[in-house]
Formats: sequence, structure tokens, C-alpha cells
Amino acid sequence: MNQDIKEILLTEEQIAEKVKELGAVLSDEYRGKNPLVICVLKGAVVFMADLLRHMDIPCEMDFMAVSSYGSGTESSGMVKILKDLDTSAEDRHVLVVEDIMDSGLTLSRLMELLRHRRAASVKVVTLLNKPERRKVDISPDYSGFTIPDEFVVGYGLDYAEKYRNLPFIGVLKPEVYSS
Ligand SMILES: O=P(O)(O)OC[C@H]1O[C@H](OP(=O)(O)OP(=O)(O)O)[C@H](O)[C@@H]1O
Ligand code: HPA
Ligand SMILES: [Mg+2]
Repeated sequence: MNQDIKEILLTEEQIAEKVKELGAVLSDEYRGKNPLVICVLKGAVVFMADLLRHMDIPCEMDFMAVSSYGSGTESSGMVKILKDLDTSAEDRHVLVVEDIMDSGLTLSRLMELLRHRRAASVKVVTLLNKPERRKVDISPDYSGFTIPDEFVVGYGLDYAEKYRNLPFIGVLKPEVYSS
């Protein structure tokens, strides 16, 4: 697995420090609001699990699965809901947790849906932000790291369902996806 990585962009330690920081900021923001924290499966699952353990306030969690990438490195532009929430978002302070905002298509579609369901507020925290690739006018409310336009894997992020379990975030060697 590691031989497919060109370079480590963010180490396990850098990620841990940032997640702790974000947890503290979000705890202050959502204190007394019992937020509904939504993990966007599957990519955000590792970040969500770590982030929640740095939020020292009562909150609830739920999960949604959407897919736009299939097994490639380019968004198809179509965002399909594969699994919906179990909880109603109406009148809730919703915090959407994502691993990466890239074209922005996944999150813009999700935000639209949650606002339509009359959430009291909808905000996004993304660990990674890749603004150079944006196709829609959206930016995260909270972001861990701004990264260059390279395809990254690890800490939840995959290429063709592989590499999600790497503890760091790395740039994949282009020959891995172009071959
Ligand atoms: O800003 P965008 O261009 O929409 O890209 C970001 C989304 O793409 C990836 O998910 P994917 O659809 O590949 O599913 P996964 O989380 O199961 O890997 C990633 O986890 C984000 O959810
Ligand atoms: N890596 C993995 N999955 C992704 C990426 C990325 O850079 N961008 C959007 N989904
Ligand atoms: Mg993916």
C-alpha cells in the first residue's frame, strides 16, 4: 500500500493536532445546541470518529451515504443518495462532517437538501479543502487544511475503495490511477 504513495502530505501527528483544535472550536460553537452531527459516508468516517471524541458537549450523530466519484478520480457531477438520515433534521442545528471539499458538488447538494428539510442551521466542517478544483460557489464553514490540486488518499479517503485505512494523508502516484 505505502509503495503507491508519492509523498506524505499530512502526517498522523499533524492531523491529530488539527482535529483536536477543530473539536475545541466546534464545542464552543455548539454548546447548548445539541447539534445533529452528520457523517458523510464513507470518506468522513475516520475524521468523524476522531472529531467527536474532541467535542466535549452533548450531541447526536447520524450518517448519510452519497456518491459522486464511483471508482475514478473525477466527480461524475451526479450526486446519488445511497443512505439517508435516520433522524429528522427539522429545527436541528446540523453540522455536516466531510473528509474533503473538492468540486463542492457533494456538499452543495447536501446543504440544499438539509435546508429544504428546514434545519435550524446547517454548517460544514471539512478536514481538507481543495479550492482549485471548485465547480460550484461554496466554501466550508470550518476547514482543517487547504491542499493543492492533487489526488490524495488515507485517513478515510480512497482510490477505488483502497487506502482508507492509512493513518496519514498522502498523494497517490499518478501511475496507480492512470495504468
Ligand atoms: O467536492 P466533491 O468533488 O463532491 O468531492 C468530495 C466528496 O467525494 C468523496 O466521496 P465519494 O463520493 O468518492 O464517496 P466516499 O466518501 O464513499 O469515498 C469525498 O469523500 C467527498 O464526500
Ligand atoms: N481523494 C480521494 N477522494 C476524493 C478526492 C481526493 O483527492 N477528491 C474528492 N474525492
Ligand atoms: Mg471517494
